[in-house]
Amino acid sequence: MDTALLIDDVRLTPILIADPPLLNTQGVHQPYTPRLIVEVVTRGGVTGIGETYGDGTYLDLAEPLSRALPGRSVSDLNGLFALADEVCGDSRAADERVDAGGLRGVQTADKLRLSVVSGFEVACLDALGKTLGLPVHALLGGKVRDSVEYSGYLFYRWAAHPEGGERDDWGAALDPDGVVAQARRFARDHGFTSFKLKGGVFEPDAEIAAVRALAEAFPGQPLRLDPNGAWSVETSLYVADQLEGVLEYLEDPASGTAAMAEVSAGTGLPLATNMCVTTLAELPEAFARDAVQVLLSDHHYWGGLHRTRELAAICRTFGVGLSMHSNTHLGISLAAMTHVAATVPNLDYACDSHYPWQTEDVITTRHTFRDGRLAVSDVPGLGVELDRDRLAALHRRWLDDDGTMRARDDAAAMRKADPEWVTPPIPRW
Ligand SMILES: O=C([O-])C(=O)C[C@H](O)[C@@H](O)C(=O)[O-]
Ligand SMILES: [Mg+2]
Repeated sequence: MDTALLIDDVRLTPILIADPPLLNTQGVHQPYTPRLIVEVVTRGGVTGIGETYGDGTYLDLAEPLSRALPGRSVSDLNGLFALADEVCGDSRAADERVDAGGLRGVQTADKLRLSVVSGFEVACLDALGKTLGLPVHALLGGKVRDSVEYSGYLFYRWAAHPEGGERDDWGAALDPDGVVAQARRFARDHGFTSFKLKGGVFEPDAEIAAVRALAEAFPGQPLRLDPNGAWSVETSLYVADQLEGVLEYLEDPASGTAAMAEVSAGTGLPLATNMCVTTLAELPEAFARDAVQVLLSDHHYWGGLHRTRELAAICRTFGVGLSMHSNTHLGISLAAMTHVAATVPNLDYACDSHYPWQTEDVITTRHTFRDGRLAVSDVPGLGVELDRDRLAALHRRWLDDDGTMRARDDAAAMRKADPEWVTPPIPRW
């Protein structure tokens, strides 16, 4: 055992990062959203960094894991999962219910724990790579491509938050013209050639019109629509019929595997999910019922980079397509996403990323998309460095918050504009 690889210290830093007023079926993004930055410090003096969700329910699990980790090796990633099973225990959000964000499907203690462990796994891989002088992709078996394609993630949005928050110059996007203008700016600034529209915000015909406007503005380019399960089976089939041949896939039109299977049986349009299948236990039923043709990986959901590769192998075996989901995240996670995506031969679609919406970061040099792609870093570890001043400033914001922003709640944020707003029942249309 190389003692240089032993973990001496683990630091957890919860932060609040600015988020624009992006709309989804639950409500609107808060002005600030929590993230957790994980640092593992080895006996050899190397610090590895990772990032995951920062809501209190995740912090509750991250804390015991951080206390149990010192003395273990950053190379003992299988042991990390066993340790998490042992020390994390049940969280207060362990019951089966839709989470506060409501966009992730059924929430379980297992899923929460995997999301927490993902941040630690990435930090360990970063430290291991830095110690060995190898990029993270090499620790995953090596890259099969030199750059990874991302799609432009379009949102209906307001020009500004009703209360507080940082201002930006995007303006509102609440109709097809606004959505197309947003896509043009994404294409100009980042070179994206494929686009996903977050739907479930307006009634389905309005969103069909927005997708058609995109198809006209970007002929032949891949498009996706994702209402986060807001539609009934009947509405989903109507939209699928309207957009067959226009979309490359329709993401979570209806909620739950049974409803998705019904939709799937009635359309030739591929269905994708990051809601009804986000854990291995949910795979058999979904595959047996042919409920989804594309699975969205997300290393935060599936428990890290190695588990993402395991998911990819299962998808390959069953002939199911693989794409990548994203939530609000910073540059550490984007680096991790890019490393794992570079190693997966069957990553068949451009990956989602919220990153272009994030104006704040905790790394010293922001990632730059060129022609809609990120170059895969070959420097040891993840290839990103922590900006400690920025980390301290964003942590200070978290400390100063009275608690309202520390757990993401899109419905509560919506009530700032519409006091009567309640989370819409599913199906909404
Ligand atoms: O289904 C998805 O792709 C997401 O839920 C991604 C994000 O969470 C997005 O919907 C959001 O943040 O509003
Ligand atoms: Mg989705």
